[in-house]
Amino acid sequence: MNATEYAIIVAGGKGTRIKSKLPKQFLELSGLPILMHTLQAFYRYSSSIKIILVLPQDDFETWEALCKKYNFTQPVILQKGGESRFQSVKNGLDKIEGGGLVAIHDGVRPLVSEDIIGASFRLAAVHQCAVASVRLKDSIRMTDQDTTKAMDRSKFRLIQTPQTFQVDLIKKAYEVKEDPNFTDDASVAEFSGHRISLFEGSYENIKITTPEDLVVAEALMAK
Ligand SMILES: Nc1ccn([C@@H]2O[C@H](COP(=O)(O)OP(=O)(O)OP(=O)(O)O)[C@@H](O)[C@H]2O)c(=O)n1
Ligand SMILES: C[C@](O)(CO)[C@H](O)COP(=O)(O)O
Repeated sequence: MNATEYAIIVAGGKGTRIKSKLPKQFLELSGLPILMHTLQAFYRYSSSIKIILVLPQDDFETWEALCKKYNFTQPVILQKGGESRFQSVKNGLDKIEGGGLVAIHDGVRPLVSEDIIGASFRLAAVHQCAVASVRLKDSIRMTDQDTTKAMDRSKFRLIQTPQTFQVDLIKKAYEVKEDPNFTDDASVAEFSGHRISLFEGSYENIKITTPEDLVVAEALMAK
């Protein structure tokens, strides 16, 4: 029997770097809020996936209003966000009762494909964990105040989401005390001693972080 598949879509952030009044997850891209594109990608992958949507509690009403406005009826389990991404993921994990696999994904990566989501679940079923990543296209240098040093870029990867794990493994890992070095879920799992398996993500799976990302995402969606 296949494992139950969950997705935690974290959209509990404030979007300070994009400098928009409306939280960036609600900004419209190609006629639909960013977050709805993201949720649709997961439902395109599987209509039976159980989705936990993490939002700031103050934004629940805004979300309900947007669902009405855009006639968005796909079911989600709502959960309140926390002060940090770590806390938001932890709250999302609290909503999972059984075992299975969980894909943790940024609500503001709306260009994730069904293929990437599918690969993350397939690989996590084998390796317990699967993290999307891409190779560097640019050269990379390490800086140390006055000096810089060329590095071998083939040794580095840029890390994306989804980051998919066995539920029990990632729940246990998130029992740790929060640390500023935990920038993603892989770093939390690694701290608990787990080996992190990477797979090929996509250059199109961008995170909407700063204003120019909106222009790029709009262009990619129009392709
Ligand atoms: N307290 C938080 C902070 C972040 N996130 C989510 O984590 C993802 C990646 O975070 P980031 O892009 O940094 O989003 P923000 O924190 O909203 O942006 P900024 O850092 O610019 O304020 C986003 O989908 C964001 O909503 C979250 O669920 N809860
Ligand atoms: C989880 C993440 O998207 C992987 O690239 C990233 O680490 C989030 O970082 P941010 O500082 O919250 O933008």
